[in-house]
Amino acid sequence: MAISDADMIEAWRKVLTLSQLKSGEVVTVLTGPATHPQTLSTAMIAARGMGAIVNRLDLPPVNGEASLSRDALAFVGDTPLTGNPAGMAALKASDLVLDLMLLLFSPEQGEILESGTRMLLAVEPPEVLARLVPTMEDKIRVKAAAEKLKAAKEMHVTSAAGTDLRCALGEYPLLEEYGFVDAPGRWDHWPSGFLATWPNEGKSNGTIVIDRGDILLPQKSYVSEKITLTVKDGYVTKVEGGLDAELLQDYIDSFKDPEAWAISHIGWGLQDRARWSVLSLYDREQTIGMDARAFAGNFLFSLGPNTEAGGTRNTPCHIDIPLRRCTVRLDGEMVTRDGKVLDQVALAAE
Ligand SMILES: O=c1ccc(O)c[nH]1
Repeated sequence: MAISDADMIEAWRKVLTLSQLKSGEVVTVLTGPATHPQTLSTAMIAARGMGAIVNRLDLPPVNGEASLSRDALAFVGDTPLTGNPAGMAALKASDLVLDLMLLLFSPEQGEILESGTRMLLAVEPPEVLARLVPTMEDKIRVKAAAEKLKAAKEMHVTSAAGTDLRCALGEYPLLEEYGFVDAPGRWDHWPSGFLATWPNEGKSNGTIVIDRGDILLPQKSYVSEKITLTVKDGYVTKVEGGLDAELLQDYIDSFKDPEAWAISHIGWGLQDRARWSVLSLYDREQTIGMDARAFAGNFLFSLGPNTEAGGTRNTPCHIDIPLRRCTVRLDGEMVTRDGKVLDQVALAAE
């Protein structure tokens, strides 16, 4: 269902307020050809209405001839800012960048954040943004779970379907996504509500079963028959299954890049307002599938780059795979059981 400009402006005002936007700060809205016009116009009205100095940096797209998908998350790394000092200068000189284009997993994003600029990614359709406006409770829930993940040395993921994966932890930072950017140099994604980290290099081993109903992104598909991944020393070494498995294998093989098979971020969904079934209601090119990445209780793992975490594995191929009905243990302690979050906030409040 469409959302009114008035309601979208109010949604932006809430998110910009949570992001500590102050009058006189410089906001640059980063756009491309896929930017939704209502998201753009309401962002600029809301920021201006809060007294910000508002710029827009509109950049032509790149990699259209290289990517097999039009999903902005399907082909990452190089962006229109690669080798673009003028664009970089504008964004590094801004207090807040509203990324309506998608810079995720690019070295340029890291460079802009290091300058102290805050960056908020927002590329989902306006009605999805409005439905999943972040709240302080989202932050509290993610931060409570982060306390556990920060201290953990091992993540062990199991499921009745046959997943049994062990990942050593500690080399990489956490990815805390709660939907607003309330500190200098912070990146976040609206909408979100999940927690992740990256396994230590070469230290993921076991089996991952992508069961019927689990989701492949950017394929935007609900798997209809099991895919079994064998994971050895941080890489997927074998893919077994039926048509879904063949499609996944063919897609990743198209990158001709061994790093595309590496385990990337691993974590779990904490957003009670996101739902597993939403992806089935959208045309696949109308959404990047954030309900699927954030629904509470999923085990979200991914394949491909770890530049986001300061790693050196830079591959354009990025696959996000949220699984249902998994049990995630940190050093033996459950944080989800059979796809349900054990409430960290309640535990933390004890
Ligand atoms: O918000 C995001 C989106 C995709 C991803 O792989 C990580 N975080």
